[in-house]
Amino acid sequence: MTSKTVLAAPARRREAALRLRSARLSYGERVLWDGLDLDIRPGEFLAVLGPNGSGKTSLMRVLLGQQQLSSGSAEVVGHPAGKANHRIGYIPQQRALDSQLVLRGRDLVGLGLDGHRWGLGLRGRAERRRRVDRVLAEVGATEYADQPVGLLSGGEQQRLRVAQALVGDPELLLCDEPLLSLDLANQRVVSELIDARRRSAGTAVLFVTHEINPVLPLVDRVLYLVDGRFQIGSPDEVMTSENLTRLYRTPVDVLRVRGQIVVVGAQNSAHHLPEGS
Ligand SMILES: Nc1ncnc2c1ncn2[C@@H]1O[C@H](COP(=O)(O)OP(=O)(O)OP(=O)(O)O)[C@@H](O)[C@H]1O
Repeated sequence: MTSKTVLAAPARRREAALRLRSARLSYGERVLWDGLDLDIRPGEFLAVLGPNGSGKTSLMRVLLGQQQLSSGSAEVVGHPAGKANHRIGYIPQQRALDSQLVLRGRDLVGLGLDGHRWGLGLRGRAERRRRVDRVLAEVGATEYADQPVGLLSGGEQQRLRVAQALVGDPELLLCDEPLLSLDLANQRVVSELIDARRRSAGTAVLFVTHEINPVLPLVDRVLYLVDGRFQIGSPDEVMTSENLTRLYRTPVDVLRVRGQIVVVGAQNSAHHLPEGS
């Protein structure tokens, strides 16, 4: 038997980027989710799917400490939710910025460093600039970084939002439908930027989306929320006719067509139809 020298892997963080235990969120009588146990490990890509109103954005608000759980616990990198927001990067939904907005691209990105300790003094300013320049290059936005953001295209603006979320070197990236209203080429650019960072830096990604196909090759696990019920697992485990029929409580067919997942019938879920229909 030959003996091989096994080189020690570089020290990696073992701590979960996010940990939910028995988490419940309800508004009055309405339970969005209950008994939710979830760990996201460093570098993992979790897609959060579900119809309108199923509690996807509320989950992000819980992690940011903007919404209290009804019961259970939520931690971000070992701290109670809300106490580690400087370790979270947040990419909001794609919305066109006001065309009158004179803020430059690099200033928008710099806002992502607010609350970080190197914000003050001459050395702090140099460090901020170095970090902003580095992330602008990473997302390919250097060229237009000094232009007013209001004049940039939707795809260019979204690259800057990604840069803003990444500039503080977050351990958890929260993405709220970041591909919405982007064309296919820009959807690809933005998802590849996110993927590159999680591979190079072990950033965990929680990605809320209505449409899994643009990110399907990147997804490790899916959290599928429907009307108070949920399931967690790999896309192959969760995205089946049987599972979605159970979650939606109405017949749903999941088809695989040319590597894409097509869900038929979910839009007619009990949640959206009047009683008895
Ligand atoms: N503070 C609140 N008080 C009462 N109800 C709320 C509150 N915040 C959200 N809701 C309700 O909870 C439900 C879930 O909202 P949430 O925004 O989390 O859903 P979502 O899955 O992100 O939906 P969408 O896909 O439409 O963005 C909605 O019906 C919403 O009206």
